[in-house]
Amino acid sequence: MLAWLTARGTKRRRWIACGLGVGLPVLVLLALVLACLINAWSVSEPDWHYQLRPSGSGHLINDSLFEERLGRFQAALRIPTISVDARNLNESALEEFKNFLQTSFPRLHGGNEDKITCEVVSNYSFLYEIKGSDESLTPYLLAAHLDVVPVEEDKWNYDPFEAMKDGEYIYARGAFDDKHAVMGILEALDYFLFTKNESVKRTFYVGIGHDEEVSGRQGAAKIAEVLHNRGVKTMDFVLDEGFVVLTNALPGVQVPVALVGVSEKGYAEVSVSVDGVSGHSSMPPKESAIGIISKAVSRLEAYPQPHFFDSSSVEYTTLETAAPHSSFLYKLIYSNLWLFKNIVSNQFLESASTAATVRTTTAPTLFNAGYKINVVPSTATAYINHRVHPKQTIEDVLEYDREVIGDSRVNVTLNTDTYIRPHPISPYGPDSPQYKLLARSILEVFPQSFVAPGTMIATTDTKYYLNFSKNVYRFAPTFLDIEDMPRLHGHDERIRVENYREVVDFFFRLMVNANQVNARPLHVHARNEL
Ligand SMILES: CCCCCCCC/C=C\CCCCCCCC(=O)NCC(=O)O
Ligand SMILES: [Zn+2]
Ligand SMILES: [Zn+2]
Repeated sequence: MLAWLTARGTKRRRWIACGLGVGLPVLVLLALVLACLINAWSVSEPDWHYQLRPSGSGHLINDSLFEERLGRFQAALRIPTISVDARNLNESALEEFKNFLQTSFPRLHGGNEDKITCEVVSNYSFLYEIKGSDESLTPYLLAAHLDVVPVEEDKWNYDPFEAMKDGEYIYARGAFDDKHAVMGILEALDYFLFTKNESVKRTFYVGIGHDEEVSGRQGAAKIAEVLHNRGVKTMDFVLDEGFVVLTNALPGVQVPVALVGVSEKGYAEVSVSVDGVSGHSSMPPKESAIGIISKAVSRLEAYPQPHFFDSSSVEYTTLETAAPHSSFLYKLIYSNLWLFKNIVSNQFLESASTAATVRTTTAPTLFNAGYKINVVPSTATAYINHRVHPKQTIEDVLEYDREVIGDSRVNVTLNTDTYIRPHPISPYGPDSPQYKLLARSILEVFPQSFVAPGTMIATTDTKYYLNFSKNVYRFAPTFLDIEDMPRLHGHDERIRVENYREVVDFFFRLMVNANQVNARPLHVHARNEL
């Protein structure tokens, strides 16, 4: 054929050859564009997700006690349960918080042992057991933590422990992370057991840790031990803090996405240090220990760890799930990730929050060097906090660090005591009843959102509960606009007042739904019934 076309011949043959040379690639390109457009036009919310959407809306707890609940929440926020490090907790605040919970929810803390028991663990953490009537059903666990990170008080526009309500928001340390969950779960539990008088079939547990922000070793780790010693070996699912209902987080998506953490990045503390020469600051060496480590840290920031985004990444599914809820341009991109994955990956690297989902992050957080202005110190150490992407081993990460630093004088050392490997991926999608239960409860309270899986970028207490279940989820029913991200662990942390109502509703719905064993899901309707 080729010989026929290229052989010297008639003008017509040359035209055909030329036409095929140009025309074929154009045809292929047109077919490709058409295929992408068809994918984008035909993308729609999967039936299983659609069917979980409620047919009605409105708040689910319709009693007149919201103001009272809000007052209790504010009272909880006023107690400064700050964790600085594992040996520096605010014990008097923790004691106060313990008394506060016991007096705020008397029905949960005694006198109703036929329904609920509460054990105080390691002095300040709480483990509640709500006994179900059907012992054949696997229990589940709801987790939260009552400690908060410290504040830079002078940087706040509001007193971080006053819990000021400005009409729309409540401002306080812990409003978002994580006292809304502590109080929301207990409010829902009290309502579920004593106002609605629900008869509990499936046993469940509530574990509230008091030191999550500094490792969780006294709180959640001990709660897990108590459960284990009681003979609890398996949980149907575990739900702890994590991702949230996000707005403006995914490019091209205007609809809020309720992101459920189905896995969690690893956690590594790495020291970068040098042992050099000390001396008089009037005759400094060419390269001081401080200079060497500064250069090393600067290179680690300039050459970040590699990024990963392909069809085996959870984030790939996040975006495929987002496709039906996107603008047309992004429908085109998210429904054709096989073609656009590199563009998407590069776009993700542009913002700190999305970049954190596709790579191991490198955060220099502490720097120790020097002790006197006219002494050149012989040592300097910087501490790097890595959050390890599931596609990398810690060995890969350290090797990359050493290569980037490229200086044999610099020691890169992992703190093996605190290292936590990335968590396994919990099932998600239509084949997971536990994920669907969660999705259904989310959609009942946030019907305007869609539910998608993600890899949690920060750590949670779930690391201590992994042995209990393969269904471990990290989700808090709070709204967060991407612009508000710096408020987490930052200044002017806040939660919308109406959102707190949704928090209580969500935990109540979850308790109701998890109790409907083998029942048909509520409100299921076929697409064409609407
Ligand atoms: C493809 C997905 C894009 C997602 C963009 C990421 C948005 C991040 C949203 C919410 C994060 C909320 C984290 C709050 C939990 C913090 C837990 C914590 O502080 N743990 C301690 C620690 O990690 O040090
Ligand atoms: Zn937290
Ligand atoms: Zn936190």
